Amino acid sequence: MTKALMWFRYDLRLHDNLALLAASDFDEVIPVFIYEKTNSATTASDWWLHYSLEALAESIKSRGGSLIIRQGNPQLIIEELMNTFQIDALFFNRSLLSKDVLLEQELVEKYSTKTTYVKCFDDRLLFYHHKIVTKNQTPYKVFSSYWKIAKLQYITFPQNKNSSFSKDTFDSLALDDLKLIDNHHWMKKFGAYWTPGEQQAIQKFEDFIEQDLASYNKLRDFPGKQGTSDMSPYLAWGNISIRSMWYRVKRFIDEQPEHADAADSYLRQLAWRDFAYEQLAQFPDLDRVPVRKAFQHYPWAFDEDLFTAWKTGQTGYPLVDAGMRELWETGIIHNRVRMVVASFLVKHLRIPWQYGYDWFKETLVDFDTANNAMGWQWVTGSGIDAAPYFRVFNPTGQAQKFDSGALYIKRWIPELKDVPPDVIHSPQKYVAAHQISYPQPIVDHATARKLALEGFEHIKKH
Ligand SMILES: Cc1cc2nc3c(=O)[nH]c(=O)nc-3n(C[C@H](O)[C@H](O)[C@H](O)COP(=O)(O)OP(=O)(O)OC[C@H]3O[C@@H](n4cnc5c(N)ncnc54)[C@H](O)[C@@H]3O)c2cc1C
Repeated sequence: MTKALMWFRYDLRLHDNLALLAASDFDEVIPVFIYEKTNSATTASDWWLHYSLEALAESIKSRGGSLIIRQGNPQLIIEELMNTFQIDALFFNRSLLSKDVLLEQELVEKYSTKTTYVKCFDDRLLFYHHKIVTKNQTPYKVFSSYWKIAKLQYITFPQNKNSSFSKDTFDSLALDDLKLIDNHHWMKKFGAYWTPGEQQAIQKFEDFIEQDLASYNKLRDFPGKQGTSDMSPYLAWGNISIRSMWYRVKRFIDEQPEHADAADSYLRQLAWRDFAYEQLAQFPDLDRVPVRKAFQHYPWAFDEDLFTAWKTGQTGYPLVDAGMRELWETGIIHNRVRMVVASFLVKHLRIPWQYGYDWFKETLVDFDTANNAMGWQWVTGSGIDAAPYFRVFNPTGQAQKFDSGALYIKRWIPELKDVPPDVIHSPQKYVAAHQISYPQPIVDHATARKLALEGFEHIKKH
């Protein structure tokens, strides 16, 4: 009887999971999830993790097994499990996070012996990590050039196999012991908007393909419309296989070639995620340190009150406030609005982007180290393939362009619901005259823009 230990990480699903497929060649698969954090406050992403684990444990149970849940140092816990249950092989998918590289190498070295076998896989992305490089073997710095090559790569076709989960009972924590959710906490509202887990991910993606993919390229920038897939939190914890998404979109193109442009633009967006992980591999402190070092000298001007106004959606700029309130209520912000709120924080308020990164890390259900870090560095202008530093999004102009009917603004700022369309994007005079309880702008756009640009002039000297 051969036994394999399957270590679940950011791949909380049974379908098309490369490590699990390999483990399934063994007579018995023992599944384990190890929660590493021991003392920090719970985040929106933890909420997602809780329900993803619940769903995964249920799926494993329905196949006769039981998911072992542990908390602490993965190396020690794996060692204990390998020894206690006399396991023959260890399988896991790479996390691709800088902090895990050494641990993964050490596990491979330790368990590649005469009696045990270990294998880890690149399962998290579409393209093999580090394989898409320039002619000089250096990583691409510009996404469009990266995508030109990336889209020609072969992507492993999704595969499924039934695993024989071990029927033994193991010592395990109860899911609630991890304290990933807090009943009195703001995250309690998320259940009204989301159902995490593998089955929901597959169904939601299928609905998107059938209902919205054909108009993706036309609607994806309009936050008041249902134009995007909302798959990001499912991808963050691997509730769905990225390869199965890719091949489902390809099938859609075969079946409905008239919508190939829309579908291609969706595949291109998926590849941004790969590009973010390539950047993280190249710059392991992407989440803390600007890639363009000159940005370390930017004259930031942190102000606690302005930061609080931004976090709570009280800046007096309706599109910014709608975005920040959507985040607090649902754990997500539409991509177009993410760019606008992020730009507002770093350029209008001159608050360092790392504060924004940390706030998103705490409040986003789709928090993803690489995507979040790349997003903030892109907006700031400090990243590799970043928005030019002199592009200061005008939050009023962005609202007029992308939420002209103010559907999104009115959804998240109920106090503005009766403001007439001709003034809703600059409502300051109207709200003052009608005594509507909505703040006046906390900074003047023209002045803030001028100060932001002066700050960028300053860093040019470095
Ligand atoms: C400041 C900032 C912070 C961000 N933080 C995160 C984060 O923590 N987690 C996260 O998943 N995304 C992040 N993004 C990227 C993007 O906003 C989200 O991926 C997108 O809004 C998710 O919605 P969706 O699934 O409906 O996207 P869709 O438009 O349906 O796209 C499908 C998938 O493609 C990927 N994708 C799309 N756009 C991007 C992008 N610009 N960068 C990387 N991947 C992309 C995502 O996996 C997404 O789920 C951030 C963007 C910015 C500007």
